[in-house]
Amino acid sequence: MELRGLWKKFGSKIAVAGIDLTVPAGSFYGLVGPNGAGKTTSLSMATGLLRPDFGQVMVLGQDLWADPVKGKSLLGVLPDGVRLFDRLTGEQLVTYAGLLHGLDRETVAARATDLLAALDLTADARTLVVEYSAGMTKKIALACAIVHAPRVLVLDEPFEAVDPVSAANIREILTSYVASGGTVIVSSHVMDLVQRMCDHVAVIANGHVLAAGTVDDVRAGASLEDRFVELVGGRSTGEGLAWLRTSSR
Ligand SMILES: Nc1ncnc2c1ncn2[C@@H]1O[C@H](COP(=O)(O)OP(=O)(O)OP(=O)(O)O)[C@@H](O)[C@H]1O
Repeated sequence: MELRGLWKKFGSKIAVAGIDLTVPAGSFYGLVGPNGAGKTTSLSMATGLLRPDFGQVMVLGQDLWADPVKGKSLLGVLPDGVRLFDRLTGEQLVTYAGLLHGLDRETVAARATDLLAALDLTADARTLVVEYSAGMTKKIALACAIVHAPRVLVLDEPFEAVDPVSAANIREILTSYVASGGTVIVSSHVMDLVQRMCDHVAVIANGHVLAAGTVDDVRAGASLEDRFVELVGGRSTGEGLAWLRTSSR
């Protein structure tokens, strides 16, 4: 996937200021940046959910915005702040996503069973999604994103609210997907996870790419977390919050 000169303005706020990124096929690509950096806006433009003001998105050689239906068929997307048809059960929702992508009923049923088991949701397969916890909702949305076995997966904070065992299962699913030739782009705030899981990373802040490349090149001998803080800055000591210190009462 290639993002070329992507721009997005909301009113007078420039959310994404000309981002260029090349995500090699078969890579596990992490996108990191402080709150408000422009990660979700960039990923929304990269997946056909938000039209860029300027710029181009190429998915496996296809211009996504020139032919969104074709481009989107190559993608699996876990958007931020997922809005789901939550009056369906988990099983129905995954089935619906699979049918929408043109899979036949038999294939969808088999894959839904596999996904629910892999994500530890079998016991809640017949529970309405509206009754799911935040982590369960994240997992069922992930199942919907991968049920059609897309060539490229774009996941906005897939580990947020997910318990450690499920997170390890998801990591394993994604790692073997990449090993079999799939491409994953994932945004996360957990530097340690990105360092261990991804082979490439881009650090973005204020709508700009500050550094991008292989994880080893970007972290340059330091931990990704230290490198992130060095690139992005903004550490505060909390010294200003004198009123919060109980000892000063
Ligand atoms: N719909 C919108 N209307 C107005 N401003 C927006 C909108 N969406 C995003 N922004 C602004 O664009 C900037 C980038 O937001 P974005 O959600 O892309 O950041 P992010 O890197 O995903 O942040 P976080 O890590 O907190 O999820 C922020 O300043 C945000 O306030």
